Amino acid sequence: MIIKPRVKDFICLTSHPEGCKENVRRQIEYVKSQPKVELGKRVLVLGASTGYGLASRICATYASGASTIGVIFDKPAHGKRTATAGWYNTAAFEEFAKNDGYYAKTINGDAFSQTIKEKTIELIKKDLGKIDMVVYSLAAPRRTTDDGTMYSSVLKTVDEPFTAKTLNLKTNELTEATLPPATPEEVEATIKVMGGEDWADWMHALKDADVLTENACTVAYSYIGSKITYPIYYEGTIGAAKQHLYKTADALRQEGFNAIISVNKALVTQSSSAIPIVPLYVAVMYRVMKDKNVHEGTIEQMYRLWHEYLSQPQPKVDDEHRIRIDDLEMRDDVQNTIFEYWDKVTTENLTQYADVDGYWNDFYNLFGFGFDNVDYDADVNPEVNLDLVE
Ligand SMILES: NC(=O)c1ccc[n+]([C@@H]2O[C@H](COP(=O)([O-])OP(=O)(O)OC[C@H]3O[C@@H](n4cnc5c(N)ncnc54)[C@H](O)[C@@H]3O)[C@@H](O)[C@H]2O)c1
Repeated sequence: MIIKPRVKDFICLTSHPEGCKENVRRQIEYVKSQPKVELGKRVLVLGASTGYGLASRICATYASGASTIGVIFDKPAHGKRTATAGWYNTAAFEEFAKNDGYYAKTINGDAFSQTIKEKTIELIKKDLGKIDMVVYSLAAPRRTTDDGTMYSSVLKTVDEPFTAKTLNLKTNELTEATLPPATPEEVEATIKVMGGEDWADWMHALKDADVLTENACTVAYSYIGSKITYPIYYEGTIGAAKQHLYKTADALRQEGFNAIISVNKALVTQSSSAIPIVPLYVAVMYRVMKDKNVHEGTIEQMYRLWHEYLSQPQPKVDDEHRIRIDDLEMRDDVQNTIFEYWDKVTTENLTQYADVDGYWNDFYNLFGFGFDNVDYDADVNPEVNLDLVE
């Protein structure tokens, strides 16, 4: 089958197995080229197939030589449908890791469920005994709790409607988007999905099953971002969920867990593309950070987290006990230039003030497209075997 990108709104409906493999290979090569990092040797990554979770798994394996168990929620190819990018990424990662002599096993299923928690604990007991580190990197649109209730997260403001410039991803034109405020129920549902409840459930389940080492640490990811995106992110429904995540980290620490939040930089991932206004902010931010030579991608961010923070006995944290690897994005000179460009940018001067090509390049790369050393006219088999834990 010849696989071409089929983009609909903020998602690509197809993924390319060879391109996804190339994406994973490049991330592995980057980490291999960096100094080793002394950190957890048995690592559980929840949400391990794309974005920050995939980069975390690659760092754990290739920077610290860890055995990893990944939990993902992905689909294999079916008829004319390709597999999801996360499926191909995970198959490629496992192939590289195993060829390089590392243990890597993956569970595909709903991480929010008790069944998947139990399955994971069983696998840890059987293969690794205990875990030293848990990475919580789920980004999900919905969550079904064990009593069968389904909660859907929304990307809205919490009080007033908010209007701002946005990039029409179909036409590459600037338009205005108005986001309505969420109802209290929608705020609560978003907290249920993207807040810290499930992170705490995982930590309690792992502790109760006695599969955590004494000094085990756990990290969950967050975003704060620029004043430009505050109404939709920091002060919006997703921000409310992140506040809950911070409270969860505090509560876990009070219970004796070594729990930390890392606030990461905004990047193009399948989740961030879905947030209105954010893609334009990201494109302007890419322009500014690339011009200032301080741009990083997911793998550079995660390697810095491993190398400069998590491996330190007392990692540097902010007043709210969070690691800030969004430090370069939040630098005053970077933010001030972003504000200036944000005011000036229009459809006509878009490429001057926003790195739209960089945005699209990262977007296509997420699905395995746009790599110059992959032959996209070649016939490829979309059915790629992933040796999942049953
Ligand atoms: N992308 C950004 O700009 C950005 C910036 C800072 C922080 N973050 C945070 O990083 C974390 C990860 O986000 P991302 O952007 O890497 O997302 P992503 O969409 O690339 O990855 C999400 C992962 O979660 C998995 N997943 C989703 N639902 C699942 C379920 N029910 N069960 C098991 N696995 C499931 C997916 O398979 C995937 O592996 C989130 O907490 C996000 O808020 C993202």
